[in-house]
Formats: sequence, structure tokens, C-alpha cells
Amino acid sequence: MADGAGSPAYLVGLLLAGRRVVVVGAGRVAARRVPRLVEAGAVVEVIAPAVRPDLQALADSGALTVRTRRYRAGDLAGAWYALALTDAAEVNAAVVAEAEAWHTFCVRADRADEGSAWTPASGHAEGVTVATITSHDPLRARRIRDRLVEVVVGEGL
Ligand SMILES: C[C@@]1(CC(=O)O)c2cc3[nH]c(cc4nc(cc5[nH]c(cc(n2)[C@H]1CCC(=O)O)[C@@](C)(CC(=O)O)[C@@H]5CCC(=O)O)C(CC(=O)O)=C4CCC(=O)O)c(CCC(=O)O)c3CC(=O)O
Ligand SMILES: NC(=O)C1=CN([C@@H]2O[C@H](COP(=O)(O)OP(=O)(O)OC[C@H]3O[C@@H](n4cnc5c(N)ncnc54)[C@H](O)[C@@H]3O)[C@@H](O)[C@H]2O)C=CC1
Repeated sequence: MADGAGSPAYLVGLLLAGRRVVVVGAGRVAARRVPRLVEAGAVVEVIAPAVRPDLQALADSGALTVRTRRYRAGDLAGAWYALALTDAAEVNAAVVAEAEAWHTFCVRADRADEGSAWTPASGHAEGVTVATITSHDPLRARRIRDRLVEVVVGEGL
């Protein structure tokens, strides 16, 4: 990458309301990201053999669908966006490969460069959404996000 080019990602705001999003894996990373997808109005399907209780509770409330089983080829059919968030590299690779075949943008949690989308650190304040992407430094992205939210609130921007 050229010096100063920054992250290779092109930042975009997806309007996901009513659109199918498939999340493979239902652990810690999924628990952080799935509520944001639900807030965006996405039609979320979570697929995993072991589902965290907070995600199961969201499913029980009708906010999303859970399939308590392993990922199978074909699960991404009709998805606009997908997230490969399992702790098994070969499964995440298979999900990304299926997403490529469908031309569905897909995050890969364990090896981000192998996916086709990245999750920014995002925040909301005063009717504004801020989002930050670094280059493989998520904790820095989180710090910058927190500061941007403070500035929006504190300075009334
Ligand atoms: C590139 C990206 C792609 C993507 O995943 O979308 C990615 C990738 C990876 N993250 C890894 C690790 C961690 N990520 C977090 C946290 C966050 N990660 C997020 C985003 C992104 N992470 C994408 C853009 C990031 C950017 O470049 O700016 C945030 C901002 C947003 C969100 O997740 O919602 C959220 C913080 C915001 C919040 O908290 O609000 C923590 C902390 C924690 O989990 O508590 C750890 C443990 C760190 C430690 O312990 O040091 C690993 C190694 C995995 C492994 O070891 O296998 C990879 C893999 C790789 O870089 O290839
Ligand atoms: N990108 C990021 O922000 C971060 C990425 N990671 C990485 O992301 C991955 C996931 O991390 P965690 O959520 O902490 O893991 P976790 O162990 O909490 O959850 C893993 C989930 O994957 C599911 N799973 C396993 N095999 C599956 C299969 N065949 N089909 C469908 N689901 C399957 C499990 O049932 C479980 O729900 C790990 O590789 C970890 O290193 C970790 C922290 C942050």
C-alpha cells in the first residue's frame, strides 16, 4: 500500500431494512455485531451449533431467526450481506467462498483481508452516525470512534 494511503476499505452506509443478512457463528463477535444489524432493520438469520444466550433471547423475542446447526453450503442464498464469525478458519473460508460466488459482501472475522467487507467502529449521537476503519487496529478505531462521538455531543456539531 502506498505510504499514507490508509485503510484499503471504501466506507459506505448500507441501508439494510428488510434485507436478508446471514451471520455464521453466534459467539462473542456475533453478539457485538448482530444487535446493530437488527437495529438497522435487517432480516437477520444466525447459523451456529452453539448460540450465546443473548442472541438466543433476541431470537425468542422475534428480532431474528436462529438455526442451531452448522453452516451448510447454500445458506447464503438471497443474502445482501454476510458475516463469517466462527472460530473455525475452514468454515469462515467456506462462507467467504460462497459469498464470492453470490457477489454478496462478506466480513471474515479471523482473517479480514480474505473477506470483502470490514466492520467499522461506529457510534450514534445527535442524529449522526460516525464510523472509523483503520488498518487492522480495531482498538484504535474504537478510541477514535469514542472521541468523535464526544466531539459531536460536546461541541454540538
Ligand atoms: C478489520 C476488521 C474486520 C472485521 O472483523 O470486520 C477486524 C478484524 C480483526 N479484529 C481482531 C481482533 C479484535 N477486534 C476487536 C474489536 C473490534 N473489531 C472491530 C472491527 C474490525 N476488526 C474490522 C475493522 C477494524 C479496523 O481495522 O479498524 C470493531 C472496531 C467493530 C466491531 O467489531 O463491531 C471492534 C471494536 C469496536 C467496539 O468495541 O465497539 C477486539 C477487541 C474485543 O473483541 O473486545 C479484538 C481483540 C484485540 C486484542 O485482543 O488485541 C482480529 C484478530 C482476530 C484473531 O485473533 O483471530 C481481526 C482479524 C484481522 O485483522 O485480520
Ligand atoms: N474481527 C474481530 O473483531 C474479532 C475477531 N475474532 C476472531 O473471530 C472468530 C470468532 O471469535 P468469537 O466470536 O470470540 O468466537 P466464539 O468461540 O465466541 O464463537 C464461535 C462461534 O462459531 C460457531 N461455529 C463453530 N463452528 C461452526 C460451524 N461449522 N457453523 C456455524 N457456526 C460455527 C460456534 O458455535 C460459536 O457460536 C475467532 O476466529 C476470533 O479469533 C476475535 C475477536 C474480535
